Amino acid sequence: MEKLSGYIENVIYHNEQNNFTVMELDCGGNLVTVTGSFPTLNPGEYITVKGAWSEHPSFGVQLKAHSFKVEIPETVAGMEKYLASGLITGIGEKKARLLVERFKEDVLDIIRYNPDRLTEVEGIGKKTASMISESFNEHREVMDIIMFLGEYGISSSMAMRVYKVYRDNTISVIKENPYKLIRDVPGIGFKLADEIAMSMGVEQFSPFRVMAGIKHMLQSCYNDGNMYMEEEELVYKSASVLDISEDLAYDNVEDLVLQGDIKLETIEDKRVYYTIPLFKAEESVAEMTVRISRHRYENEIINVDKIISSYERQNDIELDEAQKNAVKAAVENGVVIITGGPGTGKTTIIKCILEIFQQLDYDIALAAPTGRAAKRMSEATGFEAKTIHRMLEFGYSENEAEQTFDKNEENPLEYDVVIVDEASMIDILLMNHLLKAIRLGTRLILVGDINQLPSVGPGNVLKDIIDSNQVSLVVLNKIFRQAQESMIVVNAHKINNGEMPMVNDKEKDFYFINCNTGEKVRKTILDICTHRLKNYNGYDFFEDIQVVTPMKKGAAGINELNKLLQLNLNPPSPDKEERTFMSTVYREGDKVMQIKNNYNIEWLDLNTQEEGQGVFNGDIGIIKKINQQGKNATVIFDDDKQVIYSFEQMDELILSYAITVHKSQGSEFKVVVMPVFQGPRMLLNRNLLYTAITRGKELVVLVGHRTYLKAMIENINTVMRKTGLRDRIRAHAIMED
Ligand SMILES: Nc1ncnc2c1ncn2[C@@H]1O[C@H](COP(=O)(O)OP(=O)(O)OP(=O)(O)O)[C@@H](O)[C@H]1O
Repeated sequence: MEKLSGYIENVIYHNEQNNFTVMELDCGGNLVTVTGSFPTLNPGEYITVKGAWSEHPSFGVQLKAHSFKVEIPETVAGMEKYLASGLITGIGEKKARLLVERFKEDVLDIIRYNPDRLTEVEGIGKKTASMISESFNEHREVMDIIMFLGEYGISSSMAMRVYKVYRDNTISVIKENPYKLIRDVPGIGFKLADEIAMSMGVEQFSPFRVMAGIKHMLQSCYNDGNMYMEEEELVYKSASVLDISEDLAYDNVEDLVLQGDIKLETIEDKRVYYTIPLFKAEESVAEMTVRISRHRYENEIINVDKIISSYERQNDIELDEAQKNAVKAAVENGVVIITGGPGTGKTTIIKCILEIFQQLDYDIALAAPTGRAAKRMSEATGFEAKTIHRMLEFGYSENEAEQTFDKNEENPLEYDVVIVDEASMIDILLMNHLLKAIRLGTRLILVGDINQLPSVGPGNVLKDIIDSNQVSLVVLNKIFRQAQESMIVVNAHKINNGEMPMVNDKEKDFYFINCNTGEKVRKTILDICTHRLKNYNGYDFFEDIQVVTPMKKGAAGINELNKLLQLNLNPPSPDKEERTFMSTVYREGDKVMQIKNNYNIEWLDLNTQEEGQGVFNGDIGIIKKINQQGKNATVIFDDDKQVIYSFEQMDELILSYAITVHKSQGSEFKVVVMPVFQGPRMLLNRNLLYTAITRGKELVVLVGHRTYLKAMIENINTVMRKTGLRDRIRAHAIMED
């Protein structure tokens, strides 16, 4: 085994996916080629590598590195080279020289431990001094973490992600409990965390490992939207993932219950287990739902009928009985749910309710679960609507590990009325935060469409609250005249009733193109998006059309469709910069979607030059520029907000030529194109088809085979979620009576 130390002279090749690197190392004047797995390193850094010599047929003698260590340079010349390498924010070649001249071999210690002294150098003020010191320390920390995790086979890009979560606590958190990584770091599953734990000496049958495995298994019910897991399933699955006996798994499940780490409940005579956060949320939503719904409201003496009549006159419509009841229920009750399909007048009613409460001079807040839904609500009502998160003043705790809501039971929302649209998308955790922030006396009006897909997160909250029969409910069934002219609306209701849609009527807005192979489906979708819709009505792919699909994988899944559409609608070109991230190519001109709520990222409104913060899950935009040197990408969202993503933040974006139906929830598009083709039965269901087509405003085009269309309409059994909310609300109601 050879051991060499030297300065990196040049990084010839670096693959960000697998870290394979070829570099030249200056070892006391000799240039040596070194290959191996390295994180992103920069010329000027001083490293020690251990490895073996090999002879490459074309490149000659090289050192194949097995391990490496990033060293702090020891000579003054080395320190200057290191500081001048551009690694440390605030130091270029000139400042590196001045710093070394002033502090000699103490320069790095001074940067690290005594940054105030840096101001002794000309051109360095207090601010620059602390920036230099912070950047230096962060770099050292990151390198330590990359090396520490590298020993367990974790790539440097994954290590960077771990660092982003835990910062300078990374090593201590992992040493204390490597299983925490599963919950906190996207991309790390039980298997990887378990490997790290085992190689740190955790034993196969130790309660620590077994309990971590069981908790992980129980958490996995989040992914299916379930609130709990039945005993048999939990024991069986835990035993198999941990490779232990079911008896041992069962004993540990019992211990976890005794320790208060998981909750045992009996539902329909079955023993079931909840994670503590989900149990608490369900219990608290049940209790608060009953409390709010039982509260007596002091109604101002107003004549609702009179206001409705004047609204009807002004808007030249006549509300039907159910609509009038909805308006009255909203005025009279503490909490009311208004549900109905497209075109049944939900927006019309929200506007009428707004009018009434405005006349009473009430403080009103409008909110929706996603940014796009909030934007639509604002446009439709002329009132500002926020995301629920923003309304509740969402943030992160100091160490960024926990989500916090500044609006809560101690500091409730100070509105008289809160109206929430797209309420079917609210999961149990968000509903818990929302209800906590509603003080007694504030009316809560939940508007939604119960036939859409339930929330992505756990629970089937709106449906459970409705089914509990404890909350005032208005169901809107009638489709109104204008809406009747749209086959999208008519077909949505047909599908909901289990009937086949009517398609391909001339002059209408609902088409079905028959294709019987996956290849034909793909080719047809491509043809529609590149030519046919443009010729049909001048529709522009990037402005007007959205491909939605049930699946991620397979011929008609987002992965394949994104590749195909990207290649044809935004092909590679020497004029367009690209960057590959997690094996996806991102190119200037690409259509992308933000996939998590980021409340801190800054935007600039290109129309008004106004600046602000926050990009939300589901926001869609175009990559305008990729700046390789600045390591960032500029995205312009469809509301003309410009956002700059550092390369590290690009895991918040996915290509969005095609998106899943789940991601399309809460958004609307002029044209929706959807493959109706084979896929997992679980995904081919009625709610999903209904949700997809109701995203289309002007035109829906389905591409595929009628067998699958029929199968989707008939498949209504897949959205049964395991939840206890309905019965829990009923139990609380009985206690209150
Ligand atoms: N009572 C009514 N009489 C006549 N037209 C009505 C009535 N109620 C609603 N409409 C009209 O029906 C159409 C659909 O109404 P609205 O947009 O309120 O429904 P929605 O449930 O919000 O639909 P979507 O979910 O598709 O947005 C609108 O053009 C509206 O003006």
